[in-house]
Amino acid sequence: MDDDTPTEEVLDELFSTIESRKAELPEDSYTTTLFTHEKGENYALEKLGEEATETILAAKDDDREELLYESADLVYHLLVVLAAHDASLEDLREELKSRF
Ligand SMILES: N=c1c2ncn([C@@H]3O[C@H](COP(=O)(O)OP(=O)(O)OP(=O)(O)O)[C@@H](O)[C@H]3O)c2ncn1[C@@H]1O[C@H](COP(=O)(O)O)[C@@H](O)[C@H]1O
Repeated sequence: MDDDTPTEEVLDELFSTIESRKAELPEDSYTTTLFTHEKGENYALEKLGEEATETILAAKDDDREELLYESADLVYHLLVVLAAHDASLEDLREELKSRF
């Protein structure tokens, strides 16, 4: 990911990186470990659940800094799970838009 990426493009850039990791499975990539773990998809799903719990605890503690940190972890792991199921960020946007 490029440091110069405008903040409004960060989610697209992140999702594009995740899709590239899924296609190429480079070594030394945390994302690759989520796609290839010996526990299968359960590993990524467990991480998603852990990050959700940590996000909830940060909100309960009214710890804004921790809430933002854990929310970023949560969104990243959610995007990995969406990519694993061939769902795109655009699919998510369309689902959200359909609720307007
Ligand atoms: N956004 C993320 C991202 N968010 C979280 N993580 C990883 O998710 C893991 C979270 O696990 P844990 O919660 O156990 O770790 P923790 O947050 O240190 O500890 P806690 O206090 O939360 O328990 C850590 O290893 C983080 O590094 C991420 N790993 C990668 N990315 C992005 O994905 C890109 C590709 O990364 P690689 O696949 O590693 O090249 C990177 O450039 C980043 O942009």
